Amino acid sequence: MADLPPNVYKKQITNAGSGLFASEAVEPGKEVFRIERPLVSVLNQNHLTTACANCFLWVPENDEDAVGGGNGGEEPKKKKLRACQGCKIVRYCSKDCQTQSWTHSHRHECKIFSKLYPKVLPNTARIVMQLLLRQKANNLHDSEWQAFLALRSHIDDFRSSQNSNEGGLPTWQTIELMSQAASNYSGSKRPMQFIQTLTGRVLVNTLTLTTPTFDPLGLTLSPTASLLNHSCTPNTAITYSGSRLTVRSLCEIPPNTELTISYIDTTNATSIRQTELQDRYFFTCTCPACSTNTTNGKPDEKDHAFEATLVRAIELQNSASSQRPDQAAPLLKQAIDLFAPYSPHRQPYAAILHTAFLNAISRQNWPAAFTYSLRAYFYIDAVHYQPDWHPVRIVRKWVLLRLVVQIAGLASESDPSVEALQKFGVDWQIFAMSLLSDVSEGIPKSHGEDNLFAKEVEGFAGDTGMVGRSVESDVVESEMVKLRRIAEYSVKEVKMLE
Ligand SMILES: C[S@@+](CC[C@H](N)C(=O)[O-])C[C@H]1O[C@@H](n2cnc3c(N)ncnc32)[C@H](O)[C@@H]1O
Repeated sequence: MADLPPNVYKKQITNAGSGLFASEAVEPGKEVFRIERPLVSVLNQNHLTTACANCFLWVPENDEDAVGGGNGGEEPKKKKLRACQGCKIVRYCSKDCQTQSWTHSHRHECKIFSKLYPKVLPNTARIVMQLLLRQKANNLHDSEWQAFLALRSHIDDFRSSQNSNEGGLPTWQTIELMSQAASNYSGSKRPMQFIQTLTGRVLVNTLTLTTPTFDPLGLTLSPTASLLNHSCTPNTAITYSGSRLTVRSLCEIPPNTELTISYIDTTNATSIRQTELQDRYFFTCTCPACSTNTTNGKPDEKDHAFEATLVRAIELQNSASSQRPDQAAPLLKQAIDLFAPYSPHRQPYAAILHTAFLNAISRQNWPAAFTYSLRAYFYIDAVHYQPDWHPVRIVRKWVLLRLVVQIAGLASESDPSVEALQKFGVDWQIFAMSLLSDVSEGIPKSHGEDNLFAKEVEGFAGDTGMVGRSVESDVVESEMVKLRRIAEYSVKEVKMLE
């Protein structure tokens, strides 16, 4: 077995295979364990040119891609990535990263990537191929390999699955194609059946590799973290800092409690969550939320009028996705307006709002971006991301803070692009300081003080001169009244902001 961290143990659970349990009590917002370098991590194809293939420092190609704030620590624009001269596929931010990656895995793949250039294998095939090559070359700890082989592959479920690969669901054909590619390019003599079980295991057990601020970068596989089973009300969450994966508690965890994470977007209603878990992971979730048909503490409501609204909104969102940003904006706004009679925490409102926010950022329409972002801040995040230092909530406050700073700068120059917001009389400095204080106070629990994101926030506070400045709560409250007015700005009037 891979050596487990000292404060957790593995145990069999009826109908769920193995799981990880806390051997001692864990307080809220504490690190449960960390994996410095998971067994395999690969970048998505679109990030092979924008992130270091060793430390995963992200160097966004343009500012809109960096709304999540990048990596923390390093100023992304100052770093340059250099392509490996052998394969020209992977890139590195430093010589050290290149050397580490070479020793860890790249020496086995470089020639293969080079032969394929400029084509790149899908990331699942790249993971399986890397495992086969490293195993053959004795460059895998046997304990990690055995721990990986002990995980569920759901190979029979894949074989009999009715999934169609529309929407990116893995199918039996996916297993066959990925396994064939991994086998051919690695030159492995292992039987195809064995390689197919490896592929099934990779599909069921990989986690999304992200920046510290949750921008997806690729896939990661750690046989220890993969032991964490799912709950729609999880007691832990995973964050990354470079290649390091950390599992932190979201609440008080008594000793001998199973540790859980969420595999899916838990803001969706129970029926959607259940379908996704069944289709991707082949199990029926019986967590407290699923058993009571609730979504983050709110009962799932069923009504025909909402269903019709939902269908229309998805249609609008789909047609927006094939348009230029300026043409997509009114369609997205129309979709958002359809939900005016309903509680804002019900999906797909939050998802469409986020798409409209990204669209507004890409058009540099700061008033629209700010309005959408504020609505999420007041009416959505507090429902879906509890406690108030939940890592996703902290990152979203950070994104809002960066937007506020941008608006404050433009407002100080009386820039016409923010004129529509100025009439609300918000003191941008006060809102920025209040957000910064929430983010700075939340990070030790949400991400941990040694996460690169914590360093980025610290640097930002220093650069903007906001270090250690606090604001009286009644002053913040009076700003909140104005801000709520912007967030609640009547649907018709928002036209003006668009
Ligand atoms: C990442 S693995 C977790 C480790 C797994 N239990 C094992 O023993 O290999 C994911 C698989 O674990 C099982 N699983 C995870 N969460 C579950 C849950 N809440 N209820 C039932 N099965 C679950 C499913 O079979 C799922 O495909």
